[in-house]
Amino acid sequence: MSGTVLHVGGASPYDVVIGRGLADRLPSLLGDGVQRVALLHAAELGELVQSVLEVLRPSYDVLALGLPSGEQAKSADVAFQCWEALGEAGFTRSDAVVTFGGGATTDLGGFVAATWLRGVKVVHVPTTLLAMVDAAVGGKTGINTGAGKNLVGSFHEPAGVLVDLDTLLTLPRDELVAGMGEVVKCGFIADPVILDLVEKDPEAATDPAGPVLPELVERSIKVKIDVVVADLKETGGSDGHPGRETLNYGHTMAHAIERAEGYTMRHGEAVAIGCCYVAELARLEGHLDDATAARHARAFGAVGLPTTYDGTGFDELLAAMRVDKKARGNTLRFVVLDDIGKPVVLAGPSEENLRAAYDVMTGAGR
Ligand SMILES: NC(=O)c1ccc[n+]([C@@H]2O[C@H](COP(=O)([O-])OP(=O)(O)OC[C@H]3O[C@@H](n4cnc5c(N)ncnc54)[C@H](O)[C@@H]3O)[C@@H](O)[C@H]2O)c1
Ligand SMILES: O=C(O)C(=O)C[C@@H](O)[C@H](O)[C@H](O)COP(=O)(O)O
Ligand SMILES: [Zn+2]
Repeated sequence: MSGTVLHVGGASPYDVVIGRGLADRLPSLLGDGVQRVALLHAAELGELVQSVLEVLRPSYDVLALGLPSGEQAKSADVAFQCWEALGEAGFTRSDAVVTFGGGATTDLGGFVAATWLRGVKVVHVPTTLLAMVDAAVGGKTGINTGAGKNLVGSFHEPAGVLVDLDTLLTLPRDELVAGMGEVVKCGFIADPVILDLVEKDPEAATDPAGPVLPELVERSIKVKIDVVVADLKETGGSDGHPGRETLNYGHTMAHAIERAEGYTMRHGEAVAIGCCYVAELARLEGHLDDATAARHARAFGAVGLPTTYDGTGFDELLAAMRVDKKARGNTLRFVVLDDIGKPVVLAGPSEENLRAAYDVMTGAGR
């Protein structure tokens, strides 16, 4: 059988299958007993979706639902429309959802699967780099509310994940680069080989037809699997390790920026900026050495990701960071690094340092 299989252990184990031209593997990931499949796909992927429909239609009654583009899919309205469609089609607990698209599609589709009849089977088929290395694995699902990003959601693990690297061949370059935001994040939190590969040859690292990107995808998924297996529901690690919150590295500021930008900035771009921000904060708070903090802008910048941002005032971003899920009451909590691969929680940093790191982020501070 073609493809690499990474196993995700735990109470609801599943496989992540990685390779090229894998659509025909979908039925085996769906497993036995499924009669109806709701295919929730990014509407704009009309042609790519055909290959999945061709595999599904001979074996299942398929309800194909096209979702709005990108972040617009992650709303209560869209979830409601999906629930209504499942109801009309008589979806039962033995039926299943398949998602096909980027992280916005897998987040919304995962949420619909988690909530329909209090939870039905879902298989994710991620078609962006970001969704392959991050959103489709680990069971976090979510939609946005007026107050912020991913504030409503659940943990609902997929029955399988199908990473068909061929789908990256049609992905616009900016979207591929955005996905590198989460890849480089994985380098800093756990796997320095990722950083070496990206810095050595950024062109090769972002070539969807070459051999380096598949290695980066596999390494990043392994980082994610290791973290979620140890702490699926983000209750915390042992011995002071942040547990699943580690994967939130850079996200406190990233989500604040995304909200301030009305979700028009790509998530992976915001993550790159957010990681540079929190590296500077960690340096100011005495956690991270100068060289490793400076390496952040080099590594993210190497593949063309933004590393600075001056579009929103400090007070607005600080207010948005206060509704981050890692916050506890009035105390802001960040994941910072003591070194590459050594994440710790920083609780209640001084406002002086929060602001000084903001000044560096805007380009005004150094
Ligand atoms: N649940 C998690 O653990 C998790 C992890 C990381 C990110 N996320 C979420 O993922 C979302 C970002 O995901 P994203 O970066 O994939 O963005 P996205 O889902 O918005 O997709 C980006 C764009 O690419 C298009 N597209 C997708 N695949 C394509 C292909 N193969 N060819 C051509 N176009 C294609 C989409 O239709 C969309 O317009 C955010 O909402 C973020 O919060 C969730
Ligand atoms: O899987 C996780 O856990 C992550 O934190 C991965 C992040 O890259 C992802 O963006 C996630 O959706 C953010 O989580 P949130 O809990 O802050 O919404
Ligand atoms: Zn993310």
